[in-house]
Amino acid sequence: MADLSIAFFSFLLLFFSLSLLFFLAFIVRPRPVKVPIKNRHVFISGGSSGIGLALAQQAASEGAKVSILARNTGRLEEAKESIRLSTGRDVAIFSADVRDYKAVKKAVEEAGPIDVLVCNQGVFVPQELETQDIEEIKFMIDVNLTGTFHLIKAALPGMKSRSNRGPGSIAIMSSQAGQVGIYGYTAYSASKFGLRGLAEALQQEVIGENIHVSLIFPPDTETPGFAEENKRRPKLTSILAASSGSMKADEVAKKALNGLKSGNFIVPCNFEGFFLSLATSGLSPQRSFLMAFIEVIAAGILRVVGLCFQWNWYGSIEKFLEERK
Ligand SMILES: NC(=O)C1=CN([C@@H]2O[C@H](COP(=O)(O)OP(=O)(O)OC[C@H]3O[C@@H](n4cnc5c(N)ncnc54)[C@H](OP(=O)(O)O)[C@@H]3O)[C@@H](O)[C@H]2O)C=CC1
Ligand SMILES: CCCCCCCCCCCCCCCC(=O)[C@@H](N)CO
Repeated sequence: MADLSIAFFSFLLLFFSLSLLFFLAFIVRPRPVKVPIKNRHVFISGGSSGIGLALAQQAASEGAKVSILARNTGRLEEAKESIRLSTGRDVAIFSADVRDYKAVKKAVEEAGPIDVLVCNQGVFVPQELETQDIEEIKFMIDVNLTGTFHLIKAALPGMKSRSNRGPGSIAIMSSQAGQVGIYGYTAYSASKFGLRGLAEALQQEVIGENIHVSLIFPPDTETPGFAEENKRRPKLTSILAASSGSMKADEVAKKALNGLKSGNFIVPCNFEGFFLSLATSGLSPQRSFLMAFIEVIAAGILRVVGLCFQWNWYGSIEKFLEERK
């Protein structure tokens, strides 16, 4: 009798899982896609340092025609030289501030039609909102969010008229602080959460042009920018951010490149990031029916895990405030 009901229960479970899998395979949109980069034009903003430089290096070594954009000409030249030394390939460099739409447009037009646009530039000056200057808040929103609007708007006409018509990609560098709000990151998190809204809406607008959007979510990453950030990061910000391990720029670049080549909308970078992405999948598009299946099955329990993280974080905040008294 017991054997029979176990068999019956297993059958039901299997039947339920398979039906769900088939259903999801049928409905997931947009459809899976591969975005090749060999011999294609990859344009990377913030490509002179950290994650962007590592991305430029890896894309060049995979045979892409790479352009990089940043403000400082000296660092652009240095990046060009280091990529030439490590890959034997030449990258085109463009000096512009992403906050200046005209300058961005000029650079993008000079660079020629883009197949893969990587909006990676970003600034991060963590501080509690109450004491942070309004100028610094605007600085983060302008560079991280408005700057990304400028890049995409400048690049879209050229991307639409691509002669070969292969799949194109717009990859946007967010942060795990763009999936969950973290102490000390009010402006930074807001700029990065903003990118998600931009990306979700944009994907619907450009799917008809065979352009595919990816959003990349790195944890703390060892870069020149991060070294600067660490000089002034509030202690609590560091404590909470340590919930996710830190990575090297090369590792993040590899994840980012693989993610955009696979056409994934959400691109986590480490183990914690994978679960964070599942827990915050929301109404984002999902091309993989297997990932969609995991999202559905894991949703309830991950909400519990997420609440445990909040419990732990609020505990740290309480303890910190207690000690400061
Ligand atoms: N490092 C980390 O811990 C994490 C980083 N990220 C994100 O990854 C991205 C890259 O970060 P990371 O490599 O650490 O940063 P870096 O500070 O090392 O490099 C930033 C790059 O962006 C360029 N840049 C900055 N401001 C502008 C601007 N106004 N116009 C044009 N280019 C600009 C810089 O060049 P120049 O100054 O010459 O203009 C540089 O090339 C950012 O979007 C960041 O938010 C996400 C999660 C973690
Ligand atoms: C349910 C499962 C949860 C899994 C764990 C969640 C861990 C969240 C940690 C968030 C860390 C944010 C780091 C931002 C780094 C960054 O962007 C700055 N260095 C500036 O560049």
